[in-house]
Amino acid sequence: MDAIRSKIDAIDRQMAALYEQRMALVMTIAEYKYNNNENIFDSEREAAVVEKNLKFLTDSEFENCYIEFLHFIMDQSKRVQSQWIETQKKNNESHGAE
Ligand SMILES: C=C(O[C@@H]1C=C(C(=O)O)C=C[C@H]1O)C(=O)O
Repeated sequence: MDAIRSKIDAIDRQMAALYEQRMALVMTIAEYKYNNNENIFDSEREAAVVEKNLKFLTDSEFENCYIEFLHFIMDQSKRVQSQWIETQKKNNESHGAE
């Protein structure tokens, strides 16, 4: 079991790095949306993300779980974008009042 868990650890390690990279890109998108007054939620893009990534699965056993996983990380990304944008707005308000 240890050997298998080592493999899981190695995958988790890669996923942590990828997760961080994804979130960093998501934050640059937040900045763009804030500057251009765009909505955080983009349903067409989310549908495309699910559709294109499902094609990378080699069997359908985990398809539903994977769809949930994608929605979960996209929900997280919307949450952090929203938090970041709210912080910008608050900072702007407080500077504007000076
Ligand atoms: C990151 C974005 O914002 C949201 C989050 C997405 C994601 O995490 O992939 C996709 C679409 C948006 O609902 C984006 O618009 O690309």
